[in-house]
Amino acid sequence: MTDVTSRRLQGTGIGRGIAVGQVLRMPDPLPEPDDTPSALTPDAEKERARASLAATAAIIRHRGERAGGSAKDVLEAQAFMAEDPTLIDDVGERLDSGKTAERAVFEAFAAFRDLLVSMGGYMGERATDLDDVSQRVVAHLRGVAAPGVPDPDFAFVLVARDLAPADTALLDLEKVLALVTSDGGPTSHTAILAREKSIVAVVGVADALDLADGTEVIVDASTGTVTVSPTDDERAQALERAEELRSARSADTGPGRLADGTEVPLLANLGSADGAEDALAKGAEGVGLFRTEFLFLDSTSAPTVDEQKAQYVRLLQAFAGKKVVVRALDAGADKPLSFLNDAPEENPALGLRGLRALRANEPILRDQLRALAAADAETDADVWVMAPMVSTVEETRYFTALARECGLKTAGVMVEVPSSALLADRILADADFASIGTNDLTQYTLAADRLLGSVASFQDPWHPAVLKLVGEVGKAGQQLGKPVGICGEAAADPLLAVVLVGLGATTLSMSPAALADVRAELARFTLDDARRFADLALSANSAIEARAAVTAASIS
Ligand SMILES: C=C(OP(=O)(O)O)C(=O)O
Ligand SMILES: [Mg+2]
Repeated sequence: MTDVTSRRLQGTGIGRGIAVGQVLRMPDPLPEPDDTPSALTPDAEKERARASLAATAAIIRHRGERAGGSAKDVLEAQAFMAEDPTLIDDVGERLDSGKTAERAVFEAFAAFRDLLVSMGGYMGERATDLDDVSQRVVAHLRGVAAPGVPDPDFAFVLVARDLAPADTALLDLEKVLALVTSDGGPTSHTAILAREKSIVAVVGVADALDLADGTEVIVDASTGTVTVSPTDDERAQALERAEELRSARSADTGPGRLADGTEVPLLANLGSADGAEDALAKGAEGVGLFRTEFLFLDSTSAPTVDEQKAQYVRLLQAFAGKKVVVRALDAGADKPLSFLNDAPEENPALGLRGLRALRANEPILRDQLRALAAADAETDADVWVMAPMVSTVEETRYFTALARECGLKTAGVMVEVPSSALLADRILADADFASIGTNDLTQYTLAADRLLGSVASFQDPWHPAVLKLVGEVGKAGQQLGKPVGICGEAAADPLLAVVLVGLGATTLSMSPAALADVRAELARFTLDDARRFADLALSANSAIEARAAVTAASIS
């Protein structure tokens, strides 16, 4: 039996899914252990350290056995770290000098970590694993929950402040029924990865961290609500809706087109070739945004040409005969790549990111373009390449010339900064195509950090100012006969997708999970309808008014 009344928390839903389950909170990272002398003898501390290192190795190994596949190898390697004799000796020496086990483990792992980082390459990339093991041993010593995504034996709703991209990428989708975060807006990378992996998610829920472990919740992305301690009726309805959604999704997978037959190819946003099969099964007609930086988020040194080529070949082979738009590495702000931009910046979203960071490291950009051209030469997909965060005509010329020099035929730019949208006619005179990144375009138009929960309400691509800029690019594309795609999350909002077509978008790219809903919505309206909706949205005063006006028109 459950309560007769439930409580609702409001956030921003990602997609339209719904899930029911019990909450598990992601523990916060542990603070650095104090360096105060131990009250125990070194031998007693050695025994504590030995027991926690052994227990941590056993827990990690057990997780690996349960996970199987490539995760098993990764976790086995982590278990070995907790058993490494050199490390254990180092811990022992620090204990002999009177430190606590917590501090000695922390220091010994940190010293080993620094050594690995200085070695660079593959070894350097293991530094994060070492940090994880260190935190787990210290947590065991303190008798508190280990940091990172919890890994219980049952399915749960993960509640966190926010997730690092690597945490989201490694989520076990069998276990994580839904994701609720207190921070992050609808276009944060947590949201994007949640969409990509079809995880039911509600982000920016202010009180999320007050939810206690074990509380039952309904997470409804279509309304952006988290219902705490649902009634029996609420639970039954939610489970029924979840079932309906599952069956609707497996229905139509044909090409995207409006009711009058106007073709609007529906493409996939992908972060690795692993998602290719699923995207094709969901009817993706190609790839509209391949986020190459997602392949190398954990790398401490730039990937080699061969390493990159192998990844690109995998993707291009999967999409033989289809269009694949590959974005050059987009580093900075929400996607730090230490090998491209390591400098601390006061305002990273306005700093050396996107094409700016690539240009400051031109050899890395050249390697990437060469790797892509080599992969293109060996495969049969129609490869397009584009630069992220382009803000001037001069940058457009720089990138398209370099891409062509490296052997790529079709080179374009992302329009994510208002300056590029306003000068779209000049940008498109040089670029073969434009792809509008509505996530960043919204962030920069409304001056609202896309990662900040407190300004998430500004981060709404329905805002008429954002749509006006999209319309500028659409007009320039039509005049010059150049394609204009949309690859931000706006394309995954079914009704907004219709508006974007009305504003001149020729293709829409989104996480594969959103394809079915967008395809169904496009089929309900003609191009004239779409243009009428676009006019309605443009003449509104706010995002809320624009959405309401178009919603009303779409059901009348
Ligand atoms: C597609 C976009 O790029 P990303 O979300 O990867 O910054 C965008 O900004 O809309
Ligand atoms: Mg962007």
